[in-house]
Amino acid sequence: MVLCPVIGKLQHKHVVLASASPRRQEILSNAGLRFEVVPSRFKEKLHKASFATPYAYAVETAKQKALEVAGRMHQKDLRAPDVVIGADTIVAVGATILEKPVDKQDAYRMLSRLNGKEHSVFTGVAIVHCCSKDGRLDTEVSEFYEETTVTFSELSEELLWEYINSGEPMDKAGGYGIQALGGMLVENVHGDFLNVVGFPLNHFCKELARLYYPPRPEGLRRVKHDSIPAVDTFENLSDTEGGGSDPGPSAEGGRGGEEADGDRSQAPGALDAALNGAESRPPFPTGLLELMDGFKASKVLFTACKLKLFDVLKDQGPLKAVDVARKLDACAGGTEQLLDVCVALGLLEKTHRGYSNTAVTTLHLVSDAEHSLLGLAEYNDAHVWGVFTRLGLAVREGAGQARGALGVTEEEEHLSQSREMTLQFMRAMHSLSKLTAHHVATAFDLSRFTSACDLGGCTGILARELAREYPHLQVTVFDLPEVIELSGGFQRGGRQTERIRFVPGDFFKDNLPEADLYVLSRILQDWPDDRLHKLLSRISSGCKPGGGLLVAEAAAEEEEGASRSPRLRTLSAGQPRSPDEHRRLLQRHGFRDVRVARAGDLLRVVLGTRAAP
Ligand SMILES: Cc1cn([C@H]2C[C@H](O)[C@@H](COP(=O)(O)OP(=O)(O)OP(=O)(O)O)O2)c(=O)[nH]c1=O
Repeated sequence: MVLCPVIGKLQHKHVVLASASPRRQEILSNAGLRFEVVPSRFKEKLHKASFATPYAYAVETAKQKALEVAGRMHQKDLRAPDVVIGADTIVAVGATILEKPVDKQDAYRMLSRLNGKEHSVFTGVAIVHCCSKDGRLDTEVSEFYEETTVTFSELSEELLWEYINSGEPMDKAGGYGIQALGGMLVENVHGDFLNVVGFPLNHFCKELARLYYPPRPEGLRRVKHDSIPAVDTFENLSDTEGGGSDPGPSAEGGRGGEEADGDRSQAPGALDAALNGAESRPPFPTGLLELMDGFKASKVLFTACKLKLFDVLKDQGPLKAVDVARKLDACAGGTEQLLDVCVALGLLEKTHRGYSNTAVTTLHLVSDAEHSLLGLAEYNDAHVWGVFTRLGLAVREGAGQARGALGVTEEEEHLSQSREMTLQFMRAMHSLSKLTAHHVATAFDLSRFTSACDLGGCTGILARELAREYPHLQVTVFDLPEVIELSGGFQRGGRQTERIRFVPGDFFKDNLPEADLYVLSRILQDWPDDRLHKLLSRISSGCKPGGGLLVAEAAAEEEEGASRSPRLRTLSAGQPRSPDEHRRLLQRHGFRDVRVARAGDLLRVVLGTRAAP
């Protein structure tokens, strides 16, 4: 399934599920995996006492089930499938392992042991990569286990027998099926519900991510920028689960690692080559493929934002997919798919109770969150998305033509004058400024200034931060009349402080308000050179000697710690300037003692002092 990149890693492989369990088949096919079912003939007869822990037993049984199928298929066709998946679920009460009951009495014995108590359900999983070489079968085993704790209510004899007589316990570990009638026996579940049903899907996906996401070459680092959010989920998964560096099957870093075998010394990549039987084959282009899918991830994010999915989950989550669909007034199937992709992208969490927001989502994608980036998402979806569809044209016509190609079209120019578009733009700037304003305001000590004017100050976020940091500073927000008119809607509880005033005007035409310090935050880069020099010379003539000019711009990517987003912005705006270029620019307009500092991940701040003319 294209929408689920980790499962998609198995898309073009011949995958075999070595299990007769209908539950496992259902879980995996629901996750979009395509596979053949070949039930294992391995008899579950390993000597339990020889295992240090119950889960070690489950892992070994899972491995033997998968290896039996791989061996049998290879023997039959002299060809093995690419991947064989084996699993074994057991119930453990302390050190005692309960498998499937052999008869009703056995089921009664098991259920009585579980009655009114907590127990663990372990599923061991083995992912066996196979390769036929010179008629010989080579295998690499990756294995792990998942534990879920389940508590039974106090149940009467009568109820237990009624349950046993239903026939349900017989093909299930511990003698119950939590997903059906057995659910009535259960008071509490802690951990992955699907693990109890027979397959820990979440851990399986993490294991796949660990196996299939090697570090990408330097030149293909993930791109992070404002308009196409990075798909961090799978990087995170691989990072956290195993350092993200080893596509091989070592279980180190994951639970059950101590049970893993196989040659751990095998170098990353060597495994792939061996498995593919082609040492000369190039490394798998994971980074490239992720880039190709990047736009899909962005669109998923934008769509979820537009549907207000994160607001619904914030107020009412965790929710099941059907309930989310009802609240969004959307189709249940489509909603579930969207929810699952959001889980894969790290935007949501999924447990047996349903879907809920992650910490980052709660902080940044909920409408009323202090640091909500919803406005930015909305603007990127409604405007920047369309702009980037004209990238080819922009490249052909050259950067100078960017206003027509990667900039605004006539239709958009017209639209941009609309109130809705202005509001959309303001919401985006408001979102972003909330992230950056504090860094800009504190990059230098500005306490020597008594008045500041934020040119193009939009909704006044930076002004508010300046006023907060410098108790004696009077701040003017200067922006186009249509922006100032709408800015009131962004002020929570009035205009925050009496030291801030909003003045309408055009900084290319109107007199600039008087101030000791002029501020240009994320303004210069949007203008072609002639306009930029015009603006700077207007500021320079308005600025008294000793006054200051503070410029905040996107930091160039080459700088240590800088975000990569400015590099992408160059396609729709100018090239980010280096610190030296900034210095020269301010000096050219009569500012001296130009100092440069970093302001957070995104911006660089430059402060110059107006020299006497
Ligand atoms: C505890 C519990 C187990 N089970 C099932 C999952 C497994 O199918 C079964 C445990 O037996 P397993 O031996 O793990 O699996 P299986 O015999 O069904 O299939 P195969 O050996 O071919 O892989 O118990 C439930 O369906 N619900 C439950 O609540």
